[in-house]
Amino acid sequence: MSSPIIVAVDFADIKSAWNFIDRVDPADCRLKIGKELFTHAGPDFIKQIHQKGFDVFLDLKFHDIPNTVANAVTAAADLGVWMTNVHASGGSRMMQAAKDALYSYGKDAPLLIAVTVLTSMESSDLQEIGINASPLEQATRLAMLAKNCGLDGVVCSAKEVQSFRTRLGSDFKLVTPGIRPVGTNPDDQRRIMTPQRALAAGSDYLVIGRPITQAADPMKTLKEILETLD
Ligand SMILES: O=c1ccn([C@@H]2O[C@H](COP(=O)(O)O)[C@@H](O)[C@H]2O)c(=O)[nH]1
Repeated sequence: MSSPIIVAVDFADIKSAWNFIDRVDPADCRLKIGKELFTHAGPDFIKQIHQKGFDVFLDLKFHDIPNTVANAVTAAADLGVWMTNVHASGGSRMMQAAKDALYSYGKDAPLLIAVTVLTSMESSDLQEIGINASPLEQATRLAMLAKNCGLDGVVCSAKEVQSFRTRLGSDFKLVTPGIRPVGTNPDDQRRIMTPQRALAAGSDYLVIGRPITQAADPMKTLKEILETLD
């Protein structure tokens, strides 16, 4: 079985990122490159990570008009990334445009997934922006929209996974950040779950950042989490 862990490589500089990446084995995890590191390091950095044998999830969460998002996911596909994403709250015309843009890549297209409700948000955060639904209700609405647009899956909280698995089927990828091993700091995350419970609930991929990258011994922590998932 390939590893379900995607490490969020969120570092403030390229040297620290390489210090981490150079010590990880591609058999143990995939790597997620987000806004912080991509803005520092750019597309060449992604190419260098590919050369080391890693699958890359380019987590730029595109959220713009359909034409712009379609062109952005095309650029991601040209980089050869394994997975990329958009915000489902950009709506179905935007998601459909992104999906259509990848058609010509055939089996080489990256997996295209949509962010539902950020795992840092709880009900009060949704109310503040005019959404009176609970995180589960709002995430369900957006996940169904993403599925109807032909996307490959969604980013959601592991708390939503059991319900989504039943509604959205076994092939729809459920990618869950907000993963916190027992006793670790939740930081800014609000809808969290342990790695073991998230996997048991039906998550396909567990996105884990600070609990690994900021640990005293990141490699040991990664291995320990993997052992608990066996
Ligand atoms: O809903 C979301 C979507 C994306 N993320 C990203 O995942 C990682 C989580 O990092 P931690 O350090 O484990 O909290 C981070 O890169 C976020 O941008 C998310 O947390 N929630």
